[in-house]
Amino acid sequence: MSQTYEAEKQVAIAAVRRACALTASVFNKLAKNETLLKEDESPVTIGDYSAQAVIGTVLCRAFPDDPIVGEEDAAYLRSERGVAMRKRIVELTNEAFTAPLQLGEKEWGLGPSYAQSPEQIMDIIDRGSYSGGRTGRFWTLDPIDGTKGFLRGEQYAVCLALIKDARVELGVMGCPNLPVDASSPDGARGCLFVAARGAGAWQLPLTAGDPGAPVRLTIPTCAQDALNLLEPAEATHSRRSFNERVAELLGITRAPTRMDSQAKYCALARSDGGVYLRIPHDVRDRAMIWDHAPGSVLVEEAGGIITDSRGLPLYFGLGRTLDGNFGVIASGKPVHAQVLEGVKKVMEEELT
Ligand SMILES: Nc1ncnc2c1ncn2[C@@H]1O[C@H](COP(=O)(O)O)[C@@H](OP(=O)(O)O)[C@H]1O
Ligand SMILES: [Mg+2]
Ligand SMILES: [Mg+2]
Ligand SMILES: [Mg+2]
Repeated sequence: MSQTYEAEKQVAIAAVRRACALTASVFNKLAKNETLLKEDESPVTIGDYSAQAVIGTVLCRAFPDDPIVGEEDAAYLRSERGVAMRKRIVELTNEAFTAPLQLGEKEWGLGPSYAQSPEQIMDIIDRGSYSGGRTGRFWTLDPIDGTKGFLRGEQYAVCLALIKDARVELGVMGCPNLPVDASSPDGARGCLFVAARGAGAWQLPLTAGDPGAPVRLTIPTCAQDALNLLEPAEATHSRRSFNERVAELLGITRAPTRMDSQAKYCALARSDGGVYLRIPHDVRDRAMIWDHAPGSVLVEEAGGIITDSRGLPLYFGLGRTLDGNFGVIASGKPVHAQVLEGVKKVMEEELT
């Protein structure tokens, strides 16, 4: 019998919910000097660092032996220039544990009186430095996926996944700015998505205790009409002209939905869009495991298929990157073969 990972699921949900409360409140008071550009010119904020510390703390208490492949590291914060940001991150991380305890947290010794020193918090952030690999069990964490969307007040996702022997077993994503119901875009916002291998894909309220029963998500297995493409909000993150040509070949007339982060996988799982198609600009644009691990299990558990642009399954056992893959095609089953064919055709056209 396959393992159900029930304890891991509850811990991951509690950790992601707590980190989402933090990022949502940080957004309203974020100062200019609380964001910096990393070496690759991508932004990182006190929200990213604090969310990594909060989730790292919860995981470390509940599963002390589990390594973490996390996006952020504390090198800048440990430097002289990072002093002000470090101070703020320490405050935010410790404050995050003054909120009422969630399921199971008391047993792990977390609570209002729980506070860590700056050094402990830097060490927790750096627990994310694990190299990953083909065997064993580890978590992968993207504390804010879609930092650019977060900074614009648009979509972002707090993303956590459990990987065992290169297979994603569990994925939890919190999307504080995502409408609960896509047909009411101005209605309530904030959703949690949870998928455990063999146990389905689910949407839950983002805040524990909020009304609303879990909803099971399934991508229709019949051919869907009026499909549209989901693609990154940032033009530099994928090739829009490539997507346009694929849409043309498939007869897709609806405009694409552009959205930051793995919220695209969540939208696909609940059929807010038909196909997530991501073709990088360059083979050197590396995809990281934390950018796709929880989204991939969510799509598969909702009955969809996810491959790269050549039709290969995403392989999470090569370390921190998805270097064995190029791009992403995720959709419902009947559509996937058509999209893959379209993608191959456009690639051939580009060579001639
Ligand atoms: N110039 C670039 N080209 C391609 N991907 C990029 C990029 N800059 C950042 N990314 C990746 O795209 C992710 C956001 O996903 P999306 O493009 O679907 O919104 C980023 O995650 P972070 O925001 O966690 O850094 C980052 O890993
Ligand atoms: Mg980033
Ligand atoms: Mg990311
Ligand atoms: Mg990130």
